[in-house]
Amino acid sequence: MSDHSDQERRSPHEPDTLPPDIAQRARRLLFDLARPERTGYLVLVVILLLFGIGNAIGPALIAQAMDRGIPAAIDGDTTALVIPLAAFLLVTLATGVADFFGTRLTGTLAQRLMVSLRRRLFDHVQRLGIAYHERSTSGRLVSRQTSDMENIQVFLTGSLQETAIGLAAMGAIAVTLIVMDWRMAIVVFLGFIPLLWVSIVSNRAQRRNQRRTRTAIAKVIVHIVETLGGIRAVQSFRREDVNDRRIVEEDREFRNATAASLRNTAWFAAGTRLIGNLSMAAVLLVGGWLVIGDALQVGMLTAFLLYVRRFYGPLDELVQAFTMYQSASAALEKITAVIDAVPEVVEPTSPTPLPAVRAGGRRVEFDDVAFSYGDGVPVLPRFDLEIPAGQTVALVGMTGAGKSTLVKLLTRFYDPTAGRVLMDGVDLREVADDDLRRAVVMVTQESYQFGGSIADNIRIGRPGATDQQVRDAADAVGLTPFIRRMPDGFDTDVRKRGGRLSSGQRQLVSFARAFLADPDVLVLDEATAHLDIPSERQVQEALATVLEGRTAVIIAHRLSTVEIADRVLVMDDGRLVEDDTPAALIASGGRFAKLHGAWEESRA
Ligand SMILES: Nc1ncnc2c1ncn2[C@@H]1O[C@H](COP(=O)(O)OP(=O)(O)OP(=O)(O)O)[C@@H](O)[C@H]1O
Repeated sequence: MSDHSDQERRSPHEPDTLPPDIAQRARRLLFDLARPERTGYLVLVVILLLFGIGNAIGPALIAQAMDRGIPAAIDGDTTALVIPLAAFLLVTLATGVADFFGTRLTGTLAQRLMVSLRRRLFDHVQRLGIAYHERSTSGRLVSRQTSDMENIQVFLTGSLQETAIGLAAMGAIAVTLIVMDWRMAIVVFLGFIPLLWVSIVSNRAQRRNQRRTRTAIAKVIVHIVETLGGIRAVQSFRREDVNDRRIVEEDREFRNATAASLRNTAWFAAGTRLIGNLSMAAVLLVGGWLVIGDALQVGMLTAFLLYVRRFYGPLDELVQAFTMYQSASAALEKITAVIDAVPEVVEPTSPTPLPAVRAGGRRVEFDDVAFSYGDGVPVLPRFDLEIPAGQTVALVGMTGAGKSTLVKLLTRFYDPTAGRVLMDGVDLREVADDDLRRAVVMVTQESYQFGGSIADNIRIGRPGATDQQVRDAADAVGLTPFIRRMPDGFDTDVRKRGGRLSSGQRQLVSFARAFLADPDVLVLDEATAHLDIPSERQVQEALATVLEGRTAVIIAHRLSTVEIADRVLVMDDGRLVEDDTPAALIASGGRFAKLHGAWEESRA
């Protein structure tokens, strides 16, 4: 457990550094994902064994046909020739069938493994705490789910079957060689020593190369995702050329890493082929010598030559598969690091139910709370705060004062470093996630719109809501007149990021969503965008409707919002420096009064 949180703390800050035991963790993950399909894997092993045996029997039958069948046939007895030949045909046919079913089954198992891995990763990424997402770039997570996934897919569906079949054939042939003639077997296996050496050296280098390649391509993807995500800023500040130069750099690193990997593959391929051919020559030399000395028959020598071919033959494919395997395992390691990360905010195992809500929302308390982000710098020094049920509190203060941090504790995106946040007396750490999400809803600044219709976007507030309830919510916040003017009314597609909606309309959709969700506590990070006067009035009216009958904390950027609050909290450098009704604070002539004065002036 502490192991896991270590991992989460480490990975976002040093995203390219993986823990030393990552290879074992990746293997454990793979076994875990494969477990439900164990019968399939067992059948596959049997098929592969049959395939291997088929491969091993073939040359032995040929030896028999040559050494016994042909001399017997010359003497007039063809049976000794026909039987091994018929058996050879049968074995070839059976091997073909095993090959077919093996390939199909490997493909199916690989696809299922991919689907479970993808699902596990996506599910996990969604559930990882806001803390993780705030530290990790989304590009990196996109790269885990695209290019890394693809690498695993390429290996599993393309090369795994070659590898399995190749290894099965090699294993069965090795056993047969020993049984048939141990002297010749030793000659064949001698080639194994340099082969093992080449494999180990190349494996180490390739592992490094592939990790480097995965990191390099992740950087390219991060850059692309960032550029597209901030395309408006990119174009406004003419960042195109800078971005071009950066991507050229990143591509160069990717190219160098790939080139190193290719060099290694070439070296490994040439080495293994050379060893295969030398083994063939050695078998011919020793075998020929034994044949001359009458210690071996020509048929057996032919069989041995065929075995060497069949033994070293799959190596070509294994070399290819080996590179893909290295690439896939580097990708799997990166994915494992994400899947192994444990959210810092954990759901309680035996949650405390919240008491029944009274009309007017819930009481919120910050009891001796202090908070710092992972870096340990205190953002909120110890403080106490009580918000009675039904109160609307406006949080104001300079940028960086800690307003968003305070509401992140209330929504339990983070847990306080010290003290407790309570809702109707229950520590938020004791509340089940579902109860908490039902009780507290946060409307964010960006008023994020998902793909789909306007109705879909409102319904996010309460997924089971009827069309009538969705329409009522839109009515309540004054959104209906806008929707009527849209081409398909409630069914209008909001397109990417609400491209068809103005910022004011997006806020109203968010309000409708919150209205439909009907939380006990509403947290609102008000958009800073300046709205024109009619829109501002509209948003203000909608806000008043949404706030009714619940507790609310609003990060207020607009004077009009502060005016409808029951209470204003002024924050400065993480501290609550003023706390009273708007009127009292204006009268006291403190910070808020100054801020208010400046607002008034800007409106004049
Ligand atoms: N995820 C984070 N990790 C580390 N530090 C953070 C993180 N988020 C905010 N901070 C720091 O915490 C302090 C308070 O930030 P916060 O976002 O709460 O301020 P704010 O009052 O909401 O500002 P604004 O009005 O500009 O949104 C700032 O110094 C900020 O740099």
